[in-house]
Amino acid sequence: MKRTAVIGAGVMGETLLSGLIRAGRAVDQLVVVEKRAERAAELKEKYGVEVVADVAAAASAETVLLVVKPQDMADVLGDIAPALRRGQLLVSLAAGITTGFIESHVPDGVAVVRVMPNTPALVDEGMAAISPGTHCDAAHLAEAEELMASVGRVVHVPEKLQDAVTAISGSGPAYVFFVVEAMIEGGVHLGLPRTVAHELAVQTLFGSAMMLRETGEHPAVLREQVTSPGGTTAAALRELEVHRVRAAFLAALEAARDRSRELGS
Ligand SMILES: NC(=O)C1=CN([C@@H]2O[C@H](COP(=O)(O)OP(=O)(O)OC[C@H]3O[C@@H](n4cnc5c(N)ncnc54)[C@H](O)[C@@H]3O)[C@@H](O)[C@H]2O)C=CC1
Ligand SMILES: O=C(O)[C@@H]1CCC=N1
Repeated sequence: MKRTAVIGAGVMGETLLSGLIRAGRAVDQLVVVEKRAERAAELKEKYGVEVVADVAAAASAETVLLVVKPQDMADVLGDIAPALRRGQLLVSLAAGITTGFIESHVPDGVAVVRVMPNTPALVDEGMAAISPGTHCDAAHLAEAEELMASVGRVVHVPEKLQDAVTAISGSGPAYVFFVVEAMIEGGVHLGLPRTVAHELAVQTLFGSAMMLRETGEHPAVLREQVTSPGGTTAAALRELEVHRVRAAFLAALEAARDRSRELGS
C-alpha cells in the first residue's frame, strides 16, 4: 500500500488523519510531520502513528498532504523540495495557495493537487473541492479524490474557482456555527434555559440540513413551506431582511474570497 505523509497536524491535519484511519488506512502506512513537540506527542499517543519533526522525513512518501497555514507553505516547500522526485504527489489543503506556487518551489514533474476541505470531515460529512496542477495525471487526481472521499463528498472545480469555494464551504461551517450561536442566544433572551435553547437550535439545524440534502428542494421552497401567511416566520424573516442578513452574507463571502486570494499572493 502507498505511504502517505501529513505535514501539519493542527485542526485540519488531525481531521484528515483521523478520517484516513477510520477509513481503514494502516497506521504504519502513515507518517505525520508536526513541529510542536507537545502536539506531536498527543497525536502519537492518540493514534499510534509515527510523528516526526523534520519535514524532509516525509519526502519518501508517495503522497504528501500539505496541511500547514498558507503563511508557512514556502518554508515547508523549501525544506521538502530537495528530497522530492518526479511522479510524487503533493496535495495542498491550504487556502489561497495555488498549484503554480507549489510547482515553482518543487522539482519539475512533481504532481500537485489543490484541495479545499472543511471541518465536518471530522464526522465524515466533509465537503472538498479538488483541482489538478500541471503535472497531475488521472491517477494522481484519483488518489487525491480517494483521500478526500474517505471523509465526505468531493467535487472537481477549475482552480480559478477555489477562492470562491473557500468562501462558501471552506469557511462555511463557521458561518453556520455563528448562526446557531445567535439562535441559542436568542432563545435564552426569550427565557428558555440555555441547555434547552441549545438542543432546539442544533436539532433544527440538523433536521433542516437533512431536508435540504434528502429532498433536493431549493431552500426557498423549504422556507416557504415554513412561512404561514401572516404568521410567526414571516414576522421573523422580515426582521432578517430589515437587518440585511442576505446582504451581509454576500459581503462576508466576498471578504473570504478576497482574503483567500491575498493569502495566495
Ligand atoms: N481549519 C479549517 O477549517 C480549514 C483549514 N484549511 C487549511 O488547512 C491548513 C491548516 O489549517 P489549520 O489546521 O486550521 O491550522 P493549524 O494552525 O491548526 O495547523 C497547522 C499545523 O501546522 C504545523 N506546522 C507549521 N509549520 C510546520 C512545519 N514546518 N513542519 C511541521 N508542522 C508545521 C503547526 O504546528 C500546526 O499544528 C491551512 O492552510 C488552512 O488554510 C482548509 C480548510 C478548512
Ligand atoms: O480561515 C481560514 O483561513 C481557513 C481556510 C478555510 C477555513 N479555515
